[in-house]
Amino acid sequence: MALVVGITGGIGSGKSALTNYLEARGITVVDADLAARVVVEPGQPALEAIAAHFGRDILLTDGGLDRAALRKRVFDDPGERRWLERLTHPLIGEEIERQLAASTSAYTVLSSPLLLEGEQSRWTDLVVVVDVPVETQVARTMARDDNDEAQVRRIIAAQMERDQRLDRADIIIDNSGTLADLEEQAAELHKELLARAELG
Ligand SMILES: CC(C)(COP(=O)(O)OP(=O)(O)OC[C@H]1O[C@@H](n2cnc3c(N)ncnc32)[C@H](O)[C@@H]1O)[C@@H](O)C(=O)NCCC(=O)NCCS
Ligand SMILES: Nc1ncnc2c1ncn2[C@@H]1O[C@H](COP(=O)(O)OP(=O)(O)OP(=O)(O)O)[C@@H](O)[C@H]1O
Repeated sequence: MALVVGITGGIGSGKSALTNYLEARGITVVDADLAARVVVEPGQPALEAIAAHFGRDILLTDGGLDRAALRKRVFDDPGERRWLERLTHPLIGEEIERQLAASTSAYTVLSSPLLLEGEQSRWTDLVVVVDVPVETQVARTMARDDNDEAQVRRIIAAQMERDQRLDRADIIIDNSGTLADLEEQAAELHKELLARAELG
């Protein structure tokens, strides 16, 4: 397969803001969070397993997953989070592999908050980390989502520490500035990745 670039960063670091830029330039972006939604769609065995484990209250009236309710359950209880991960991560991995194999763009991006926590980096040739201070992660996530501060901090606590993640980076994108600053770095990154893809 052609060059696969992993993009990671904690919750609210700006992965989607970066990958939107690359996607708009024709690059296929495989998004682990979106793959995670596919595997629990109504009709999927994983959704049945979740309802059997957490109780049918975890479903909305239309039969879909109540994501806000499950978010609360799993980030309040690491044991329940691990149970959910053991169920879904292998399925998410299969979905990611399927999407990577279908890509025909000059290079392909795998964007995942958990790229370095598990085994997802085995699919990538290099790792780009989108980095912001934890306080910025908290502020931007709260502004975007219906999450209180304690919940956001619990999610951050379930992820790799900032320094550890930075240690694993081949390229670091500093997203502590404005969206215009990010766009400038995205343009540079795109140029660099096209050049690397060409070198094969
Ligand atoms: C708990 C769920 C239902 C909450 O859904 P919700 O729509 O509120 O959030 P969404 O899926 O968009 O995730 C938002 C962010 O939470 C963080 N996050 C999600 N799952 C995890 C996890 N297992 N560990 C650490 N952080 C996580 C990520 O930064 C992610 O970008 C959902 O996150 C889930 O199914 N998680 C388990 C699958 C998983 O690990 N996904 C991460 C990508 S592999
Ligand atoms: N440089 C920036 N300045 C101001 N706001 C920003 C900047 N970068 C991103 N944002 C905003 O911060 C929020 C989080 O960014 P984004 O959704 O791209 O993060 P993410 O890493 O994809 O998060 P998640 O892991 O939760 O999917 C979004 O509302 C986004 O528009």
